[in-house]
Amino acid sequence: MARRSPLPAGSPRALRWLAALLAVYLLGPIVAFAVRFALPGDHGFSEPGLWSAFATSVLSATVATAIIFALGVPLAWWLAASDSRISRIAGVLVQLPLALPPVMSGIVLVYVIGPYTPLGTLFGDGLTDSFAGVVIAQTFVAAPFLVIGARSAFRGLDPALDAVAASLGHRPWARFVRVALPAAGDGIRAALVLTWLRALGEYGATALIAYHPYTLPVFVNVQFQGSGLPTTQAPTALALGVAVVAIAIGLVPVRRRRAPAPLPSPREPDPTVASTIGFDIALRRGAFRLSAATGRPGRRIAVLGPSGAGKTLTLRAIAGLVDAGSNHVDVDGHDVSPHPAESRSIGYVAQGGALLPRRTVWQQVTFGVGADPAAAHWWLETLGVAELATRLPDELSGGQRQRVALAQALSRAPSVILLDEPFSALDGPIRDELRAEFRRLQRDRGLSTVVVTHDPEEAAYLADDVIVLDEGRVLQQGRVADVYRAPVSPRVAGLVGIRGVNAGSVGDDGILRAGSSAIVPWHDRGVRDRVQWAVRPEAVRLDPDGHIAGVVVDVIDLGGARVVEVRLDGGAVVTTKSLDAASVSPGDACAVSIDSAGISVWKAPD
Ligand SMILES: Nc1ncnc2c1ncn2[C@@H]1O[C@H](COP(=O)(O)OP(=O)(O)OP(=O)(O)O)[C@@H](O)[C@H]1O
Repeated sequence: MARRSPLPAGSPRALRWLAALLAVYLLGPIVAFAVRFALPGDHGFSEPGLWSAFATSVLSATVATAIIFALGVPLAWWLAASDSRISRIAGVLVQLPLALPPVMSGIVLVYVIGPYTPLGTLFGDGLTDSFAGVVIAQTFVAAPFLVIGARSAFRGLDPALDAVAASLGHRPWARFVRVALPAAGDGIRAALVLTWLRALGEYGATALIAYHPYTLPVFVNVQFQGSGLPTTQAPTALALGVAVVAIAIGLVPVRRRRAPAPLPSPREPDPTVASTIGFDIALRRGAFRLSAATGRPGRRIAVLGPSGAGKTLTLRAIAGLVDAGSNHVDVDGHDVSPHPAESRSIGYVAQGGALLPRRTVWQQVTFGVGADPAAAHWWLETLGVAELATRLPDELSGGQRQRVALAQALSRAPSVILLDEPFSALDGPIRDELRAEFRRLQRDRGLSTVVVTHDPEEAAYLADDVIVLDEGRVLQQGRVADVYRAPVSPRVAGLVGIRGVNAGSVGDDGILRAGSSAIVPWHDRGVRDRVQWAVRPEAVRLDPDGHIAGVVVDVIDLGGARVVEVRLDGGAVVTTKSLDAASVSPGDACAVSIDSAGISVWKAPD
């Protein structure tokens, strides 16, 4: 399959010329050498010491690369994962050997392993002028290539992968080996090739601390000084050949698909009795403070709020994926807070359905610790994705990914499942279909869920209780119907989907007025004087006998229903949505009636 470039096809002509110039500059000398090498003559292949220098270089570079891999990958992981001051300083320091001319790297190494140093004496001066010295020099000079490359590869990983793997029961070491390493594999492999080549070509530091045994670069220098250019052709050709092979090995694509294993017969898992979940979270992230709690434990909870409200942080804290702050989580009356994410039995479906790269759908759904393969197959079938079992994540649509992520979490039969904006990336019809399917699963399978969303309709669809969150604080919580019916503030009203807050007043006669319009009687609700109010579209009706006069501002025809925006006498704007809205046009005079049951009134801010 042809690789698609993220860049536009047509690039400016000047860029192409500049690119060509550098390419010619880089390739020119190699071509010139190849032409000279192709001519007949003595290239120096029979020079004594050539093959032993070649063997020393290949072997020492391989040993150095193995050492760098074993120590450098954990270092790169730490540098990528930690945000501490120490790790930032360390991140700069490990690059120093790159900046230092190699011969000076040799000089600083002499102070550690040279004769008369404690280490040098301990090893009987065997760390210089020896194979060990060659490896030490190469390791020092080449290590930054691996550390910097691997650190970038780790930093590029989706943090949700680690979170999902933890919620699937994998401990930190298993997550590092089974998730982070393979996911960063391409970047690490490329960095390893560079590292090996850098070690192979190392001259300055080696010449200073380990002139013997000869490596290929030292041998070339000796040949050049002793017998001139011609006999340096053989070692140069060897080094070039090896470099080409190493780069080619680095480019060979890793086999991405495993042969599909025969799937076990699907077996329906026993339906569970929905667990209850309650939480009380308080934490800080930079300048952001989060405080979110359930009033009482529930079985189907929605956390509703705008972008940046702290919804994802809340979910991650419930799952045990956030280590700071106080975090009390209670499942079925048991406090699970002391347990790490991997032993909380809380499933986590990340935003966008984070799936493990390079693993087939079947490998995804059986990845959880203790996942039941027969149940996994049943979930794949139930969610309509069983025929995709051999596909890889990048061969799935958004809806399919979401279903697979759900099947992955469900195959472990967790007590509670947390879903972060589960359907937000999907378009209308698929979102509606999946939402309906998920609601059916909640009902039929007794699933306990905490769903994060910014869509009030979705919250109502998938939850009995809602927590309305904004800027890290709970604005209101309770039964969905209660919160939606009586939002405690205009802000909550906006978040639960009630649009258009108007200014008004409630006089001693108990009538809610907006300018010159008397809206509805508002006797006994405890609000007086200056107020703010809003009304749900369902409670507003275009009604020739209505007592509130206004002018049509806008008409939106939705095919079936029509949304009509009306400016009432006195300036308040209300919206009506109904199937039978009379045929009206913007600018028409009209009359409306309003059902007080659909009105919310709040004291105006001072
Ligand atoms: N590691 C962090 N350091 C500093 N601030 C953070 C960190 N993680 C999150 N935040 C901040 O915490 C706030 C809440 O983030 P969170 O991801 O929970 O929002 P959200 O409600 O899920 O938003 P969205 O709907 O856009 O996903 C944001 O203002 C974010 O910038």
